[in-house]
Amino acid sequence: MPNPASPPRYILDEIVLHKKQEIAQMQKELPLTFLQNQLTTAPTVRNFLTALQENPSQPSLIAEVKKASPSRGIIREDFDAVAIATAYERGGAACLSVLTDQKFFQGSFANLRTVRSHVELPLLCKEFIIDPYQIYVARTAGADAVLLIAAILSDEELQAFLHVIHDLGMNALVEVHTLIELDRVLKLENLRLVGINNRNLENFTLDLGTTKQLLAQRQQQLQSLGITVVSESGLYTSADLSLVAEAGVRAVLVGESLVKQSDVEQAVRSLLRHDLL
Ligand SMILES: O=P(O)(O)OC[C@@H](O)[C@@H](O)c1c[nH]c2ccccc12
Repeated sequence: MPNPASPPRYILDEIVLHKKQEIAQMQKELPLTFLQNQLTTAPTVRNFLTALQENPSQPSLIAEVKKASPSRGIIREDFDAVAIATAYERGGAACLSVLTDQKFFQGSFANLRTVRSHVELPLLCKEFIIDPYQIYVARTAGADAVLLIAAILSDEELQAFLHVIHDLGMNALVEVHTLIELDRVLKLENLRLVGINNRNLENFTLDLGTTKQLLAQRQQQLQSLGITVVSESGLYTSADLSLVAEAGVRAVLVGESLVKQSDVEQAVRSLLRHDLL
């Protein structure tokens, strides 16, 4: 029996449905051939993956520029994408993630562009990618990496989109939430970076145990394939970071707990415990 309190896939389906209309509209305004012509003048690609591997002594931080979410509503009223991004950079983040979905997260490609022109760190485009067209939009706006969510893509789409991302010189962060999804993505060719989302995108429940459980079952395989693992969502304290680092992740993706603090730079330092050094 479906649980009426958490209708399965409801939000994800709604996001994907809306995304299709959005893409159709964007393609009218900015045809793919136009974007392809712009590639030569797009900002140079920075290496997202190597930035995550630089400091082996602690998990690297991907700090997320996030104004709102369907589960939390508005996270920060006086939201200034550039102020937050530059504070993340000063605080010691390795990379940034910029939400570009407008309707559900109040993000934008304009934010991605302006963040690109104000920080040096590699940038992840945090989007619900369902069409390769969006990958070109991300690259021309200055993305260095793109998120692919296994829950909304077929195996064939994942493989094809991964190729497009790599052909454009970027990295793909392939996100999973279940062992079934992890096993699907482990079959992909050229997989380098996997994200384990602690949040269930269908009903928004959070469980840090997700990272632990999936790694306990597939750590060896991930390691032998040389795949870098990122734990995503619901991480608030340096104790949370230690927990997922012990489980075997190389990096963490954190949004809400940093964005909502009045001193974002200090929040990054204390999350990374740089304030104690
Ligand atoms: O704000 P949090 O709980 O620290 O989470 C950040 C990030 O993991 C989350 O925004 C996220 C992870 N995967 C996603 C996919 C789509 C939209 C958002 C997300």
